Amino acid sequence: VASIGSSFGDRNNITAAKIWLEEYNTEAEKVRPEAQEASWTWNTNITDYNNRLKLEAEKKKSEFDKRSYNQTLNWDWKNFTEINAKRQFYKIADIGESVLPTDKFQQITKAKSNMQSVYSKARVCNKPGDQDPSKCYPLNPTLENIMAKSTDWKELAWAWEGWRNETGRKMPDDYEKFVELANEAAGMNGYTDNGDYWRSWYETENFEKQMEELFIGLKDLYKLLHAYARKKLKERFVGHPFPDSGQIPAHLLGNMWAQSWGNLFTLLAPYPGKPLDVTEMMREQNYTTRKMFDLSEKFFTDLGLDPMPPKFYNDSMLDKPEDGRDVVCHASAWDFYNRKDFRIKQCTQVTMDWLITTHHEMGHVQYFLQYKDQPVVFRRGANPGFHEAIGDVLALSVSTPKHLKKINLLRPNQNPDDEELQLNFLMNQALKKIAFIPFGYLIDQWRWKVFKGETKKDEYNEDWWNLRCKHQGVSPPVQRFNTDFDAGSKFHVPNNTPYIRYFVSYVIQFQFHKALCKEAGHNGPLHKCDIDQSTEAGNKLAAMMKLGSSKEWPDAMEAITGQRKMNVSDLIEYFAPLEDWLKKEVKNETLGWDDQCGRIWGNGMRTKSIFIAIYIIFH
Ligand SMILES: CC(=O)N[C@@H](CC(=O)O)C(=O)NC[C@H](CC1(C(=O)N[C@@H](Cc2ccc(O)cc2)C(=O)O)CCCC1)C(=O)O
Ligand SMILES: [Zn+2]
Repeated sequence: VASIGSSFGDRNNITAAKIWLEEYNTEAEKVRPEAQEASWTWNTNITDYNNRLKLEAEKKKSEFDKRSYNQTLNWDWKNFTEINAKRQFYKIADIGESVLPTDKFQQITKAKSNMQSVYSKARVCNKPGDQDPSKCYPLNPTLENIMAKSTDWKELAWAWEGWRNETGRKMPDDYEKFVELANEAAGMNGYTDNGDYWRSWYETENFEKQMEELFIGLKDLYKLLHAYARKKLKERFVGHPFPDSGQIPAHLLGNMWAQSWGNLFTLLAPYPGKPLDVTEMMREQNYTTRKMFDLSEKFFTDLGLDPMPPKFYNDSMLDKPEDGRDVVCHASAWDFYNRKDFRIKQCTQVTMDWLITTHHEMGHVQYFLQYKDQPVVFRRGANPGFHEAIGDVLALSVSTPKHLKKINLLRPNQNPDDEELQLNFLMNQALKKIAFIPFGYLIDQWRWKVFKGETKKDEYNEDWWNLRCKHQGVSPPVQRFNTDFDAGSKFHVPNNTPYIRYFVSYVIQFQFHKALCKEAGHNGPLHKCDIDQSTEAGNKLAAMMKLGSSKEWPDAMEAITGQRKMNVSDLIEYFAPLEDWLKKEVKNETLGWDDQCGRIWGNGMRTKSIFIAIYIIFH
């Protein structure tokens, strides 16, 4: 292959270049599936043996990437006039961490594997009230269920602190090593640091500024929901200390990271007498995991989108294995880049949340299917936020009372057009979509500063809580120290998965929803729209997905919405009826909170050893 370039000698011979691109794709469709298969094997059976195979396959892929990069140097591709070929070369040359020399590449993959293994194997023991203190519990399903259902402050604090002790606290050294090597790779690829590299995928001038403007546009809505939740939680936990600086203790919001407050629905529903208890309905109807996937797949195919390939159900891992092996339970969707193998791995539970997650993962696979005939390097989202939005857009229709009625997941005596039920539905949506906004924003605000070198290892935790206290308005329920590393307790940090993509997705999914609802001929409030069975809407979505990352994302945005910018106006329109209701509910509340968490909470950033030293001296 290398000979093609040099034999023509002409660095601008586009015909020869295209032949080389074909060769690249053929080889990439062999190398990438092998790497994915090895990664899949480890993710579905975490053993040292499988880890070695995974590292070996990643090494082989990185060598292929290095070779390919070197061959791109045979061409003056930056001056090609054919945009498609030029864009393929640009992406082939962008090899990320593979640019590192083999020994450093092994080090960074080792550091990442260590952290992923710690996170996936973590268990928490000494549960309050347990006879046997050596009994230990995993995040999925036990700790997640406690965070979702418990109203016992102590039990919630045990799960919250225990999870952070068993994950983040064990990672700072590996994380520091990862940051150092990721930055070195980014530098070798011409970026200022790894955050600069990650942001480059959006191909957007002053991307950080744009994200900040979107976030500012949503702050008032978040403050209303925060004030309402704080008011009701103070009633539920009367007598327990809420910081006078206005934050909500982070373990009370129904989720290990306070990123989604949907589990507080029974506490926060405007009309508690009109529940949306889809989980109970699913259980009463003996829903299985497979039935959840069939339901989701039917929504896609009724829009005229593609069904799952036959192999999909055989090869996927849709339930947590019961043979005791360690797996990465965190849900994920896999493209094997051979146009044949597509899988989902998740530890499904029969709940409404998991029905939504199933649509989210199926959205990824639908995107894989729609762009599978693109050149390998174009088999990605228009930008990473697009990939995160597909499943959620469909879920916006599936979640409506109207659709739930259609699929018999609304109580028979409930009328989907009942305005009080509709307000309960909007609250339920707000507890997932509005509550998420600051969290989706702050994770990469923290990481970008770490990659810039503005946050050193001994400031990791202080800077994390500065952002959590300032942007999310939550505070730690127990004292935090620099020896803690709470960012590491969130999957995406040890797993090195960028996160701003979810913030982008939560904004653009409402733009897509608005546009597809119009296409589907919907009239009336946006939150009542269900695009189910609209092949017009399906065709628009498919046309956008088929582009993959072959065009810059404003072209893809235009293909659906007719305009080229991200904006929050459709999200705000969707929640308008609830915003009015919230304003009345919190009119006697102080909206917002101090930038810093109160003195009692989170300011004790001294290392634990000083405390222990003082204790020893005075006793
Ligand atoms: C091989 C590979 O890694 N593939 C990628 C896909 C790709 O890049 O092709 C992938 O599968 N990533 C996993 C990740 C899983 C989930 C997640 O992490 N979600 C965020 C935020 C959120 C939460 C609720 C929600 O409704 C939407 C987003 C969180 O849980 O914090 C967990 C359940 C939902 C999505 C995902 O699917 O995005
Ligand atoms: Zn996703």
